[in-house]
Amino acid sequence: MADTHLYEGAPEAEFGDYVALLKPRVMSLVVFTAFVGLLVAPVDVHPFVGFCAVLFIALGGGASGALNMWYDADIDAVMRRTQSRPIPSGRVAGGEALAVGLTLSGFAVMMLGLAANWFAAGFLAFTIFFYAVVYTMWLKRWTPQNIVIGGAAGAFPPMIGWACATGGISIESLLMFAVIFFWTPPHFWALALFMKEDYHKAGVPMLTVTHGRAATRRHIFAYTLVLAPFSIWLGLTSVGGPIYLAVSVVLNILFILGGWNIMRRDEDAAIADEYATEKRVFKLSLYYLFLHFLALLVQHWVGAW
Ligand code: HEM
Ligand SMILES: CC(C)=CCC/C(C)=C/CC/C(C)=C/COP(=O)(O)OP(=O)(O)O
Repeated sequence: MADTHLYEGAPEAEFGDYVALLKPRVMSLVVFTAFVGLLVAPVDVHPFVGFCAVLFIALGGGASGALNMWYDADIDAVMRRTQSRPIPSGRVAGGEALAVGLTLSGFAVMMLGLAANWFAAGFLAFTIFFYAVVYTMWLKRWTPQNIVIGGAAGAFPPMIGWACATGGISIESLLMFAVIFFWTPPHFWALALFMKEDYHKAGVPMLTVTHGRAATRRHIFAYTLVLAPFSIWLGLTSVGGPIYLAVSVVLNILFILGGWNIMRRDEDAAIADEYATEKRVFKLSLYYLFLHFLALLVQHWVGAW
C-alpha cells in the first residue's frame, strides 16, 4: 500500500499526473462500451442527459483507477511497466491519490443518480467497489483467477450505460457483459506472457507465474473459443443485425486464430522473436473490443433487426 507522504525534494506534481491517476487510456475503451450500451438501449435519452451520464461513468471509472493506483503503489514501484506512474515516481502522494479516488467516486455516483437514475448510480458504485476492493485489494494478490473474476468490473460499464437509459437489465446488456467478461482473460494473459518477469518480481500470482506459460497459452485459446458464441448470440438479439454479425464473425475468427497461434507457440520461438505473436494478439484484443462495440453502434444507426 502507498506511503501517504511525499519525501523531501520529491518532484512537483503536474496536472497531467492527476490525469494519469485516472488511467485514461484504458478507461477510454471502458467508457466507449458504456456509451454504446446507453445508445443502443431501446429507450431514447436526451442528448444532454446521455452526455452527462457518460461523463460521470468516465469519472467513476477514473476514480476507481486512482484507488487502484493508491493501493497498488508498492507493486507498481517494482514493475518496469508501472514504475513511472505518479505515486511510485514520487510526484503524487498516496494520500492524495486516495483522496482524489474517494472524492471523485462519491461525486460521480451522486451525479449519475441525479442525471440518470439511482439504479445506474448504484451499479456504478458497485463497479467501483468491485475493481478497487474486490479485484485490487483482494483477488489480485491472492489467486491466479484474479483477472477472470475481477474482469467482471470491466464488463459492467455497458450494463451501466444500458441501465442509465432503461433503469434495468436485459438479455442484451447481459450479453454485452459476457463479451467483455470472456474477452478479458485473453486480453490480459497475452500481455502477461511478455511481462511475466514484472509480475514475478512483484509477487503477483498471475497465471503465467503460478501455472507457467504453456498453461497460460492453453487458457488464452480456450477463452477465445468460449467468447465467440456470446459475441454471435448478441448479434441475434434486438441490438444485432447483419453488419454487427459480419464484423463479429470476422473478429472472432481472427481472435481464435490468434489464440491458436499463441497456444501452438514454442517458448524458444517466442523468445527468439521477442513475443511478436503475443504482442500482436494483445493489440488485436483492443481492436476486437473496440470494433465490436463500434459495430453495435453502426448497426443501431442503420437499424437493428
Ligand atoms: C481485470 C481486467 C483487466 C486487466 C487485468 C487488464 C490489464 C491491462 C494491462 C496490464 C494493460 C497494460 C497497459 C497499461 O497499463 O496501460 C492493459 C491495457 C489496456 N487495456 Fe486492459 N485490462 C483489463 C480489462 C480491460 C477492459 C475491461 C478494458 C476496456 C474495456 C481494457 C482496455 C485496455 C486498453 C485500451 C489498454 C491499452 C492501454 C494503452 O494503450 O496504453 N482493459 N490492460
Ligand atoms: C466504470 C468503472 C468503475 C470501470 C472500471 C473498469 C475496470 C475495472 C477496468 C479494468 C482496467 C484495468 C486496467 C485493469 C488492470 O488491472 P491492474 O489494475 O491490475 O493493472 P495495472 O498493473 O496496470 O495496474
